[in-house]
Amino acid sequence: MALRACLRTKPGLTGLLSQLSCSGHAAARRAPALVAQRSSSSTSQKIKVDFDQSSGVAVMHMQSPPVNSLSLEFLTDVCIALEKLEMDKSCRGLVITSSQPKVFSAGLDILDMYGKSPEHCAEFWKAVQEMWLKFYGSNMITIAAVNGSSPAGGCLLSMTCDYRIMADNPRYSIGLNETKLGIVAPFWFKDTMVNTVGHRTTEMALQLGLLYSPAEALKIGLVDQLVHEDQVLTTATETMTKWLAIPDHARQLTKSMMRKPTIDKLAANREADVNNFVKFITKDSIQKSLGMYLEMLKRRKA
Ligand SMILES: CCC/C=C/C(=O)SCCNC(=O)CCNC(=O)[C@H](O)C(C)(C)COP(=O)([O-])OP(=O)([O-])OC[C@H]1O[C@@H](n2cnc3c(N)ncnc32)[C@H](O)[C@@H]1OP(=O)([O-])[O-]
Repeated sequence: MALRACLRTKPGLTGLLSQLSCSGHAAARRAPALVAQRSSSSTSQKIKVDFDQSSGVAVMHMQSPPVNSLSLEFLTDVCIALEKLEMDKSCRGLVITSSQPKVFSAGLDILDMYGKSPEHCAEFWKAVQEMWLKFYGSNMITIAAVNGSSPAGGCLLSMTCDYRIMADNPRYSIGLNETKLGIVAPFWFKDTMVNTVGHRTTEMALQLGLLYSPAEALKIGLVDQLVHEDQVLTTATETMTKWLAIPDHARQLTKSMMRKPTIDKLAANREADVNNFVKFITKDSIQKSLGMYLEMLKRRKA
């Protein structure tokens, strides 16, 4: 199969190593533009993408009030926006950030997992998988500009990126706190965290459902850099320049080499993972825990 055809059918890192075997050489070029992306700004209701053609860098602003919770609809928008950028060979880097004050993302939308039919839960979980596969397997340089709290799925989203810059504000927190809700982070959440901070730290963090302050997150390597709140986005853009200086093919293949085994593990088990999730999340005891957690969120607000 010609390299271009490989790229067209398999954008993202998942297909990158296999492109090598099918092309016979290491010219890992970006996918051709299937979707013309010549405008400098595009907006869905919940996502705004600013693309600077001169630098080849796009900034994706999450703007789903109040807390950028990752609902089925929002995840779909995020995936469509990412796919468009991935297909545009002139886009080499992506910064993801939040337009909501104080919050990067509150994680998966609990309302998509609470009191919903098994069919809805399955659709929702497929969208969560899709988001993770697309971000973790992106060919682009991805930087998370974490300008607020980022629990659970929000932390996962930031961990899919190549680099994380967080606002140095002790009121913010980041981590995989699923056990605190009485639920369990699936194996690919766990794998992503292990790949980021190591096995022992992940084991403790997951069991205790730890949410880290920015300073603690920096100490364990969950984020790479802390800056003043006002500097998160500009620092992300500056950092991007350093990453852009590396030849794409070498960086992409290296990223793929590091991430492919983790990606393949979910890609080969998607259906079983959906079934597991649905079976787990629809249990009475788990629904009860989620209901209590939602109540707690509301009480805390009052
Ligand atoms: C196997 C499954 C794996 C699961 C992975 C996950 O990600 S599980 C997810 C684990 N995620 C968490 O544990 C994070 C839970 N959230 C938080 O800790 C805080 O909201 C915050 C720190 C993100 C922001 O604090 P803040 O003071 O700026 O904001 P606030 O607290 O005042 O909330 C405003 C409104 O948003 C609502 N709402 C919030 N989050 C969610 C949500 N995920 N979903 C839906 N709704 C959510 C909240 O109820 C309130 O609604 P109301 O009363 O207006 O109708």
